[in-house]
Amino acid sequence: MLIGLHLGNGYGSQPGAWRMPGVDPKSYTSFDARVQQAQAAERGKFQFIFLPDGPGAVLADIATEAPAFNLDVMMTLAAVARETEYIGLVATGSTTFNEPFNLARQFKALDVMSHGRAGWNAITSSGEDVAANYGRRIPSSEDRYGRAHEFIELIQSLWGSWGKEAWIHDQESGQFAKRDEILPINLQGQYVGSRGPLYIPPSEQGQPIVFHAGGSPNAHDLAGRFANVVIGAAFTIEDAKAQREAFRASAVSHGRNADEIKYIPGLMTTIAKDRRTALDRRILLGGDLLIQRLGYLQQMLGIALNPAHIDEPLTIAQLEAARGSRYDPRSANALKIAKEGWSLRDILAHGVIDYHPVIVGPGEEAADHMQAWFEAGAADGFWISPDVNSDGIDAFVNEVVPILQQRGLFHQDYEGKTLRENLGAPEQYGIDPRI
Ligand SMILES: Cc1cc2nc3c(=O)[nH]c(=O)nc-3n(C[C@H](O)[C@H](O)[C@H](O)COP(=O)(O)O)c2cc1C
Repeated sequence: MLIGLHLGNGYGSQPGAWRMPGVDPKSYTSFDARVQQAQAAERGKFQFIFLPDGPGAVLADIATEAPAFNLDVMMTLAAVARETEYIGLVATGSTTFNEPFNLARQFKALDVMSHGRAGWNAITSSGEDVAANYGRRIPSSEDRYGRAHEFIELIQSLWGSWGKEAWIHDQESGQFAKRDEILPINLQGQYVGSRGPLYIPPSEQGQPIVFHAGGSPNAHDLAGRFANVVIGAAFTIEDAKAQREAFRASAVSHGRNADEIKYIPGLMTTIAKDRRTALDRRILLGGDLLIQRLGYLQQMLGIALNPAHIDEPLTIAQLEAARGSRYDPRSANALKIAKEGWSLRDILAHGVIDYHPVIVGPGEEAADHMQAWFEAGAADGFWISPDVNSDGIDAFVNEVVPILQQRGLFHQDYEGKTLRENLGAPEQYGIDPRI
């Protein structure tokens, strides 16, 4: 089983994380804090840390909320690379709002700096608020994905433009490199082009690993062609299974082995000694925001909910009338929790309106969830979003990882020092020869 850590803005996945007691409210700008968080994940043998990006932060209610993303993903990973030894370093880089030569250079430099631990999450960007940072609009899906295909092909060509054995650096003979093994690529497509070469020798893993995040048919096709890992989002085993199968089938249609692509859905965690303690932590974290979500819970359950009864369970009549919304895949879980007799506040504190499945309870519950999905063929691993990073990463490492290890589901130690070794990804240098 593969495990990644989501390092967004650094505070944690919950909007209230920056205000939690014990959290340094200024740690948004602290590279030391990011390093410590990555080191905590490395102690737990996580295969990688994952940094989403817009690029740049999308608009948040800055009066009360921290921006969702990191100051700068590449700078952060450079800092982390110097203070860690094994953990993979994966950053999101947009194929729409970058030039391939710039990204090729940055990611390969990171790969060399980290001795073969870099991964590039190649996404096309989809928000108009991101496009506005570049004075542009989001292009059509056809143009975004057309450019993405050319972009990745070109980046991999640049990565391979410095031949594997080209660097001689022989002081005696005075030969620095083999000129005929470091060649321009001279690629010009409809969207992007580059002469090259890129003057960076291979890292210990050759070149960075391509990740992708998304779930549309275009995403299946792009990832099936290029990616070794897909960062996904699914609320049910059935959905995750279907997603995983779609990516595997796409890989096969591109002449690859299905096992070369790993599907990794998200999991959010609030780990505590028991459910009540975990719920109380979520209530403290949620603050007023929790109650504001009552309106949304009404829609999910199809019944009226009265804020005056926030600390009472649903009545029998309400439960009989409740119907999970067909339009929200989270509704069935919300209804199940309501039927267990929790108060409205507690139902919300279970994270029933969050972006991924949420574990609010002891480590064993997280391990059970991960085991069930993994054994059902719904996931090759998970990317974990702790509620609050400052103690939530340690809670996962101390309370969940040992259970997974005891059950033989998660490795006891790193297989090697490169991301490729730790993901079990095949050797690759330059563009995939099967393309
Ligand atoms: C789990 C997950 C993570 C994602 N992370 C990012 C991200 O970091 N940055 C980004 O711009 N888009 C991200 N996306 C959005 C996708 O790249 C994609 O643009 C979106 O799903 C819309 O699909 P489409 O582009 O095929 O229309 C993510 C999507 C998913 C499902």
